[in-house]
Amino acid sequence: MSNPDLDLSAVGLDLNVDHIPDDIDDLRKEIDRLDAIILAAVKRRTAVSKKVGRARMASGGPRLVHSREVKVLDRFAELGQEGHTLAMTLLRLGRGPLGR
Ligand SMILES: O=C(O)C(=O)C[C@]1(C(=O)O)C=C[C@@H](O)C=C1
Repeated sequence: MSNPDLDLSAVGLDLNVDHIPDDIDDLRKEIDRLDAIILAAVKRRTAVSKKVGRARMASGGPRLVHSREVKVLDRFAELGQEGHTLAMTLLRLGRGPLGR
């Protein structure tokens, strides 16, 4: 399920790719563009997640919050087992070295 409050129309993430020509170079260019967006988003998510963790621990809270992690896993559930693996990877990146 996607987030209805999030307007991604300017970013070009339409699921319909019919308008992209069946040209391998064009298609690979779009993959390269998407990978750059995904990498930037993952890096920013990691930075924010680490910051939340630091703020929570500084106020005496736990290092991990199970209920929040379940929400993240649920968000990616539509992608099946690979979605679970992806969500776990995101959570691990946010936990940093202490979580390994
Ligand atoms: O939401 C939080 O409280 C976070 O610390 C962020 C986050 C996450 O990366 O989504 C990271 C660790 C917690 O166990 C739960 C979730």
